[in-house]
Amino acid sequence: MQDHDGLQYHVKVKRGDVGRYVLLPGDPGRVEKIARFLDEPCFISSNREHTVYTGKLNGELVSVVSTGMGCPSTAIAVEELIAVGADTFIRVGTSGAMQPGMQLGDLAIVTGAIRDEGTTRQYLPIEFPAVADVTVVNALVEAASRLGARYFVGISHTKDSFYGEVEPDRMPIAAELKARWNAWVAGGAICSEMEAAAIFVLSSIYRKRAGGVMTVIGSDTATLINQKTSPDLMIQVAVEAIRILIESDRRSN
Ligand SMILES: O=P(O)(O)O[C@H]1O[C@H](CO)[C@@H](O)[C@H]1O
Ligand SMILES: O=c1cc[nH]c(=O)[nH]1
Repeated sequence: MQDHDGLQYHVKVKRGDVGRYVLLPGDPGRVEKIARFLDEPCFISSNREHTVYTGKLNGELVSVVSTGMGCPSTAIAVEELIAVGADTFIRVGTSGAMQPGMQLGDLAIVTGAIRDEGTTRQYLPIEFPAVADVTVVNALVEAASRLGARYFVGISHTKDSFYGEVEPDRMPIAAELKARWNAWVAGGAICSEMEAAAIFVLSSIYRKRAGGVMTVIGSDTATLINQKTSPDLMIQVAVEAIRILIESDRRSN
């Protein structure tokens, strides 16, 4: 949906402002930091939770766009980015650890997401899985291996309530929240965050590609407050994965 200036209504971009490859952090404050990893980064727009920079990798336009926290604003960003030509998305964010053996700073490369949120139910019935694109997942795994990162590959838990995850005992439905969390862990989920399901479901509907890499920073209040992880390795892995995809897309065109 365009405004009177021909810009997308929320993200404030038009065709040509963004590349087909887009990195999607939640936090607007992380956009400029990620853009510094691109060649010739330029500020494009900032409106509400959406900040946009565009630069280049291997000569190809690549953008960084913040989604804000949660699936509602993420779905808006993905809709509007697709409307102006984006077709490949990598979420770069923070997440809570869900499996034993995970250490703070480890990377979670996600293959799919549990749809424990409301937004994607307004697109498709809950039986439809939120699944990442296999070429994007493979590029992230290859990038993480090249850069020597410690990483896990698996399913993310996408939820609406941050505090329902990190302080479940405060909630009137604490027993239900904890039982469901234990079920996700038993099923093998590796990390918990708030946006991947929307990115994956919308990418399926519109036949686009998406994946995600997230730094694990803890999943309880005390650990989160004290953690001192850096996002740099995650950003480098995401950038290297985009380079891998650009080269493979060029070979197949
Ligand atoms: O670090 P980002 O990308 O914002 O991701 C995580 O951090 C926020 C919660 O603190 C949520 O958006 C969650 O998904
Ligand atoms: O535990 C965490 C950490 C970051 N983001 C989340 O949503 N949960």
